[in-house]
Amino acid sequence: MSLILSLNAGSSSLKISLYRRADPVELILTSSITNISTPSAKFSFDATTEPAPGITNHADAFAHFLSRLASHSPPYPPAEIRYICHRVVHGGAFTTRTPIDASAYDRIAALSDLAPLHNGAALSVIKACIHRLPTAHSVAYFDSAFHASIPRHISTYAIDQDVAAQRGLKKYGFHGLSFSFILRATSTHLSLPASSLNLIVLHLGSGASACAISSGSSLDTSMGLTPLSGLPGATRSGTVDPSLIFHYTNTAGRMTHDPASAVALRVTRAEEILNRGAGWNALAGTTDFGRIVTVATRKREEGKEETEEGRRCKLAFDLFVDRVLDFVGAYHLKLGGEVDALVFAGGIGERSVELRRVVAQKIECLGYVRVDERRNGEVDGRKGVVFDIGVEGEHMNARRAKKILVCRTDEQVEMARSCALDDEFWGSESHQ
Ligand SMILES: Nc1ncnc2c1ncn2[C@@H]1O[C@H](COP(=O)(O)OP(=O)(O)O)[C@@H](O)[C@H]1O
Ligand SMILES: CC(=O)OP(=O)(O)O
Ligand SMILES: [Mg+2]
Repeated sequence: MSLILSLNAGSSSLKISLYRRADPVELILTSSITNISTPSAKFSFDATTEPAPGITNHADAFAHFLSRLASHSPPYPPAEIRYICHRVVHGGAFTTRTPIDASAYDRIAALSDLAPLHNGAALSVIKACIHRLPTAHSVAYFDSAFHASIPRHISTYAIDQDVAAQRGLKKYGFHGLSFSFILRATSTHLSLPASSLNLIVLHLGSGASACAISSGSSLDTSMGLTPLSGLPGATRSGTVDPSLIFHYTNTAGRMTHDPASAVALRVTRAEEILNRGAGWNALAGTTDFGRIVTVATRKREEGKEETEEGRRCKLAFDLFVDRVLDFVGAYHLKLGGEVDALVFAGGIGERSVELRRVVAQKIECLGYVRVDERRNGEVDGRKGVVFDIGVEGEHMNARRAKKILVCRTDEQVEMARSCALDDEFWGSESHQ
């Protein structure tokens, strides 16, 4: 048997899928550990979910998964895992997947400061794989690689170009494995070649980013040199005036030790505050956007004053909608108004009926389809990958309203699929 294990170290989760290589892959099982580093980590394996309060980092999460896999029936012996695909958020100059040897490991480690919530976590899992699954080959798949197509005038910051070139200071962009999956899934759904599609994709999860896809390639995206810029996230501020931090604290430049990180990180207080001390948690006291939506939209009980929590959640919700609109408006223009579909994805994009409803109402003026309440409300309970939530038939009207879709994204299968189809890895070996 040829097994492929896909590991996706997100900022708040470790998502794991095990596949059999089979034209290209067949899913065997999934597991995930969510809310890592908040006191309420949850462990899911196949169809069961349980609290896992002892798990506080990605390496512990992976060890927990391995011990559960070891007692699985039927057994999946570690020796049958041929490749392990690792999602690595920041690839720097890497624009394609790379097998992990000592030199690749060091290059990824050198980028950890530029993705403080991600690369270190992925490396801790890579290290564990080298020790615990020594016969499997680890391969890094980079989130930033999808954005290599962004034109220079868009990826360049207006700073001294000698310094920029020396230090690699430019927009890299992230969530690329997700955008690449969404592009292919949308192309299948619309029965149109991926290379013909213009999309605005909103990947809204613990980290959130928008991407303008022009003729099947990334034209622009909201994250930048690091995953901090653009939209706010669970604990990230998103874009702020770069001077803000010096008014926020007078110790902004001081180096700090990050106790939550599995590898030694060289980050400043400024980066720590903006990456871990901001976002939903700072605004509303929770990293759970589902809770924010519930509290923000709860009808005020008769006769009772709005609560402080209600006000804070409403602020977080309205602020997020505002920032999403910044990018939808800009990307609509950059695509010359020729947009096939706006696509919602990520934990929030896939599950928040309310956020989709409000964003969709606001962009109707640009010629997007009206959202069908029933279709919008039913996404969560349905099986499938891409869901059209527009009023049926309306995109065919005289104005040819642009579609609004929801895509259940899957970074693990994106990696496993490329791995299974990679001739360099399998040579002439047939699919089995
Ligand atoms: N029903 C819901 N409504 C809105 N947001 C939700 C809901 N369920 C989960 N989420 C949000 O989805 C986020 C997780 O998204 P996900 O894309 O899985 O994150 P990541 O991969 O970055 O760890 C959580 O932060 C949570 O706030
Ligand atoms: C790039 C990024 O922010 O990823 P995630 O949303 O998985 O944390
Ligand atoms: Mg994610």
